[in-house]
Amino acid sequence: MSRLRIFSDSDPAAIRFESGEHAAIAAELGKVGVRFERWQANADIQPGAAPEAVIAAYRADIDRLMREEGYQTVDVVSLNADHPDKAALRQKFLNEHTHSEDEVRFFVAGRGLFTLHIDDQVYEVLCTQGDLIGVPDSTRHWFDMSEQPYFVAIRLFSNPAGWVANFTGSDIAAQFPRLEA
Ligand SMILES: CSCCC(=O)/C(O)=C/O
Ligand SMILES: [Fe+2]
Ligand code: NI
Repeated sequence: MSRLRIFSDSDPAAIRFESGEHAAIAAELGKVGVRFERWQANADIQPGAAPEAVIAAYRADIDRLMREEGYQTVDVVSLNADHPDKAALRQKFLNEHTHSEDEVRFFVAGRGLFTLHIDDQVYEVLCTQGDLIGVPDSTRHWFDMSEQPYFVAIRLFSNPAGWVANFTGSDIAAQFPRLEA
């Protein structure tokens, strides 16, 4: 089940809002310009599937977003707990960073925890199969896949160079919950 929890950035112990209901999550995230949609994830795709097959299964939705929002390129991140570089890959996304473009991710399978730092609030978004999240450019955030990752995500980029992160140097991510295995 997807879930949103909202904290103050100075008090990780106090949950100000919590919901597992998709409409409520989308409404709350919409207030701060974050897109949260449910797509049909009908294709039976598991980590390790060929990226071309993943993209082909969601071609119509991908084309719609590219047309509407001007995204230029698409790739697929696919990981399970057998991946030999899982610890390094987890670490890559764990510290607070921004991108100069929107972060648009669709979870074809599995789950991952996006945490967004917007003004003085922290939005922890557990994304699960069928969720599309669209985070505006320059939003501070981090991502946890847990010690035992299991997900397939389609990523859309406006920058043809793909994933480029600007790390803020803050240690805030270490103060907030990680994704349990
Ligand atoms: C769920 S896709 C992998 C994470 C990612 O692309 C990113 O930018 C995290 O901040
Ligand atoms: Fe990101
Ligand atoms: Ni990022």
